[in-house]
Amino acid sequence: MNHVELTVDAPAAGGESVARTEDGVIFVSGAIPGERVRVEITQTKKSFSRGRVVEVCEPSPHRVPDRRIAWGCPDVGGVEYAHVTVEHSRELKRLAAMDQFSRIGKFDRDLMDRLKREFRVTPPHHDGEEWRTRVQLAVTGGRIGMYRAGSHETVPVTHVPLAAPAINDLNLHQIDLTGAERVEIAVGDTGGAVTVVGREEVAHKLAEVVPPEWSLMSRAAGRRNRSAGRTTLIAGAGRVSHTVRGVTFDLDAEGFWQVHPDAADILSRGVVERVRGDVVDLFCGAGLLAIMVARETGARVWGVEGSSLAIASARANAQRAGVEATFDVSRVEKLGALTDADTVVVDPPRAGLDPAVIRLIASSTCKRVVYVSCDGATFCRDAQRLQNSGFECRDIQAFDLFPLTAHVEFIGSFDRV
Ligand SMILES: C[S@@+](CC[C@H](N)C(=O)[O-])C[C@H]1O[C@@H](n2cnc3c(N)ncnc32)[C@H](O)[C@@H]1O
Repeated sequence: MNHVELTVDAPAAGGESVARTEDGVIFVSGAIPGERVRVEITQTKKSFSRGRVVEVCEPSPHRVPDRRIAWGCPDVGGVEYAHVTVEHSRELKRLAAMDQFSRIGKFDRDLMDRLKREFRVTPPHHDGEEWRTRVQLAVTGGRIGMYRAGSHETVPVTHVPLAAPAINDLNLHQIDLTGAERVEIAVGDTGGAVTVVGREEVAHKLAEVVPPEWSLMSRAAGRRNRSAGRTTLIAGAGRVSHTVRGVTFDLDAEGFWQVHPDAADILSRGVVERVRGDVVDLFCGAGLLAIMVARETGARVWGVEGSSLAIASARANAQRAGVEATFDVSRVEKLGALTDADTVVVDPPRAGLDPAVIRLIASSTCKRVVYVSCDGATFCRDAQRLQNSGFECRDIQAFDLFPLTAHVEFIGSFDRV
């Protein structure tokens, strides 16, 4: 393998650092901008290369011992800032986001100047390394495992990095899971749920380790459509619940909920602060944003979501919260038109908004869009499309709801001009 010594210049989205050398651009993993490092080149493409640090020659003052070593899983991916102080990881995420705003978002100078002064990646209320309430673990050689960094190869783990303590307390690494493809875990405010994807008899082996107030479920491998009703309940009701500012959300344990324990509170506050008048909530899941908006602003709300299980939960959650809200099942991009509203809230999956959704918003009566996003690149792409469709970006805030990983959660508001 080819090795080079270089100084890394700037953070890139995805947790790598960029080094500009005579031989072109190299994206380096495991480095911190400003450091002099020796890098093993792992991939060479036409316009750039990729590499990983094999030796740190001049370390950054922000470097800490790689946390994955203490966790016993030095190779796993998904903890891109394992070697950086958490404070500095937020500064690197801020710089990487600013780069995306100007390169992909193409925001005008005034907004970029304002973002340069104001934009921060804000910590959650309860900071720490044990925040992940939802995990999907691969099974490799009969043992729970995770992807090796930069690869699709799985490696067994005895500790699930960044997971909530209740997940590691299950000690799943001690169980032979031969016959399962993966294990999915969701932790609620009280209790949680474990789903074994694979042969049902493997799930029964977990009956002794899963606490009595938790649910245990089995789903055949290969059946990816979760709303097809193929999950077998072995114990419990298959539900988890989360309480946000006094409102309890009860949902199907396999359905979507925010991963960081503070995320539902932080994001719903951010949305409540930004909406004006009546609201359409697209990609509404179990109703978090729509219900908190209806309850705290008195707005009329209409939520749309592709999963019928999530919509059933949203309707029941709204009724329990005592708010009036309409919820419909539909793929958002298939809607013919949006109901009249002043604000459209969107919280799409990582892939962002289909161009048909941007057209739908542009042809609606809404004056404001509040965009919640867990992916900076698609957020910036869609911000540019919204700008081209008559909207102007007013503000962007980011929250470190995936600490020590390369991910950031954004909320932006856009007004029709
Ligand atoms: C990021 S989650 C947001 C959920 C909700 N806002 C919350 O905070 O709990 C995205 C949601 O979009 C739904 N979804 C994904 N693609 C969709 C589509 N094309 N049309 C409608 N809903 C979709 C998923 O089922 C998921 O519930």
